[in-house]
Amino acid sequence: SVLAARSLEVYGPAESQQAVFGDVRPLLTSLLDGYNVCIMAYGQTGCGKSYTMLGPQSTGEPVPPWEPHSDLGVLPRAAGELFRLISENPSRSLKVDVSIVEVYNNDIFDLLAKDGRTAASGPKREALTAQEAKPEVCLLTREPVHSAAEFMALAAGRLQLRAELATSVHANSSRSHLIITATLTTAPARGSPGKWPRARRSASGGRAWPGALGAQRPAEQVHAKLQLVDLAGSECVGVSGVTGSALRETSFINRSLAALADVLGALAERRGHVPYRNSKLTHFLQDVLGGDVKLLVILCVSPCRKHVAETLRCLGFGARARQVQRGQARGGSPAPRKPR
Ligand SMILES: Nc1ncnc2c1ncn2[C@@H]1O[C@H](COP(=O)(O)OP(=O)(O)OP(=O)(O)O)[C@@H](O)[C@H]1O
Repeated sequence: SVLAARSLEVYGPAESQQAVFGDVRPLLTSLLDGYNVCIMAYGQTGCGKSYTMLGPQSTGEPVPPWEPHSDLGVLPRAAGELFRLISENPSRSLKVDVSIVEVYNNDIFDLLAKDGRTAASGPKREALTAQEAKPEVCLLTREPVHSAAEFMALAAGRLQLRAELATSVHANSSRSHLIITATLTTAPARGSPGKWPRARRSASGGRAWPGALGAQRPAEQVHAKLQLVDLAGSECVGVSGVTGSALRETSFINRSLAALADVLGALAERRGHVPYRNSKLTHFLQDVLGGDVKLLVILCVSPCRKHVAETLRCLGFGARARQVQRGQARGGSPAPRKPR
């Protein structure tokens, strides 16, 4: 079941990143309480999704999040809040593992498994749910991090691998969906049998665990997952002026966003069949969207009149996401975990 935020906040162009994070912060407390949390940014290309989620793409020294004018995005602030909350209660011994995945042209790429190569040249991954994960099929790298600084250093290095392109709407347009997952685990229960006793090393030196997002490391208990999703921008081909392989990318992006809207629509209407498998993006998100999750959707829209059609489409997506209510999701989803 998706426990969707029913409240609606609207932020103007002059609003600070700190104010936006004010809406996100309570979800970190929920995460520590054992809820899965998914925060996704959706909207037209060039409208500020990556800025909101990650912060500006500047090379200068970032202003720390506690400064009121800091322009750091949701990711570094969430990482800081996560480790602050963990440090408040050390007796729980929560550990944090991070995975970073890019969905590009309907293929899944593990950004932590690469050695400095660009998107689409690295190893592909299969989207497997917790129920169907098989050790021989999928290895998704999960790196342990012990502080917000470690989390950010890992992310900053790997996000440079993300596929980008200059379009006539946006000079650094992301051509992929980015999904950063922080998995919180608790120490193994005494005497619990390990199905996969030893972690394998990935190409980047990180640990590679069988299965996708939902696959649990053997003897450890997954407490909750935080998923930060920076979706590729929805795009009107006539406006962005893309052709050739970029046009192909755009078509994959628009199709996967339509599939995501369909999944939210099916969840909202509590349909018997939720079409997770219509795209790799939705299949990959199935474990979280199909389970107990607190979902926050950030819609980024343009104030320009010429983009009004995209803006309305974006608001339509948000309206659909808001209709997803607390309750049992049926059909094709894994057994929901009880929130603790
Ligand atoms: N609130 C803001 N304040 C200042 N600059 C912003 C803000 N939002 C976005 N920008 C700037 O606008 C540009 C486009 O933003 P961004 O890259 O976040 O768009 P996007 O929606 O992720 O685009 P795409 O989907 O094409 O990747 C960037 O240069 C970014 O720094």
